[in-house]
Amino acid sequence: MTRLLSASLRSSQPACTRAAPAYNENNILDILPLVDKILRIPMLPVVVVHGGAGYVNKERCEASTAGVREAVRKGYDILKSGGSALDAVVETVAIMENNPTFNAGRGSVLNRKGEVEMDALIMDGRTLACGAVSAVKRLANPIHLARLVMDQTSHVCLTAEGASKFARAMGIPEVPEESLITDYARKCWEDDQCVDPNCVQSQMNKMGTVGAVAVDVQGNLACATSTGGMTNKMEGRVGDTPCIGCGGYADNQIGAVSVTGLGEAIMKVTLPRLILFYMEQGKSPEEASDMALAYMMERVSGLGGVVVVDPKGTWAARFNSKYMAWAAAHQEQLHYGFITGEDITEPV
Ligand SMILES: NC(=O)C[C@H](N)C(=O)O
Repeated sequence: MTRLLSASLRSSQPACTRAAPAYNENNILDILPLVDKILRIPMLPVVVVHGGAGYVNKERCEASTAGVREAVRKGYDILKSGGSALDAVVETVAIMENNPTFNAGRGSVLNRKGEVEMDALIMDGRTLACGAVSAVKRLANPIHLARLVMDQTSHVCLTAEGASKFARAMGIPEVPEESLITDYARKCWEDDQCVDPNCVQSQMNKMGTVGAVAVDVQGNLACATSTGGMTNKMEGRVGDTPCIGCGGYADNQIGAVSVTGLGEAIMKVTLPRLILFYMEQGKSPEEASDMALAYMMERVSGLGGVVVVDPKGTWAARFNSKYMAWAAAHQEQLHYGFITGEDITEPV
């Protein structure tokens, strides 16, 4: 990031120098908005996505990495053509919900009864409007329902049967339960004997929550997160994802965050809000994420991962789990990674 910023500062200098008339205080004031424009515009828009923190085998690693890259490209296209951060995060998350590799929408993990119950959240950093759904069944895209809760009701979260009734009223079709269940999710459910929620085998069965954060060209921020939760969760269990400040948070004045990992640990430390608190204290998205993840590990032994962006477009994708598929698009570059420290770059 720093390298890119200084590159953009360097490349913008000749244009400034050419445009600048002889030095005097008034002229400097005249060109300040121009300098501001030149320095800031290249940083926006930005979109960063994750495909869940945890542990998966090699084939799923490749599929997850391909999935986050496909999703982030779509989000970047929306933003580049002037679309809002809200539209970008909803569509990137919907793409990952439709991808059976991830634990969201089709591909969701199964609860103790062998059923799919999904949670989703969206938040608008401009107005702090938010919408969420929890324990919803038979929906292809819970994130679309979360958006409708935000846009069409005076509430923040609808759950279970009430959420389904609202979906029907909004004309969202139900899909057969079986269409959401993959062979992989069923096998993980059958195999899930592990008692320690942080052990590698347990992580392996529970990876794949999806999320996105974005800043659009207007400088508006948004976040979205969607999940099937944790394999073998109790019926009616609500995790971090649909809880504002736990599954994500967006505030134009500070930043936007979407998280993944052990929901019960994330909720105890309100991970996204903790990250934004550190950013308010002057930490960068990367520093704030690392501090908050370390705190979650120290206090409640929690593993997880986050994607974060600030209003200037500085972004981070950080995790303390073994793996997290993530991708970011900004300044026509696509970054992605899966293991700690990995940052592969290609043109968008
Ligand atoms: N894999 C995940 O991110 C699970 C999600 N945070 C939950 O606990 O429901």
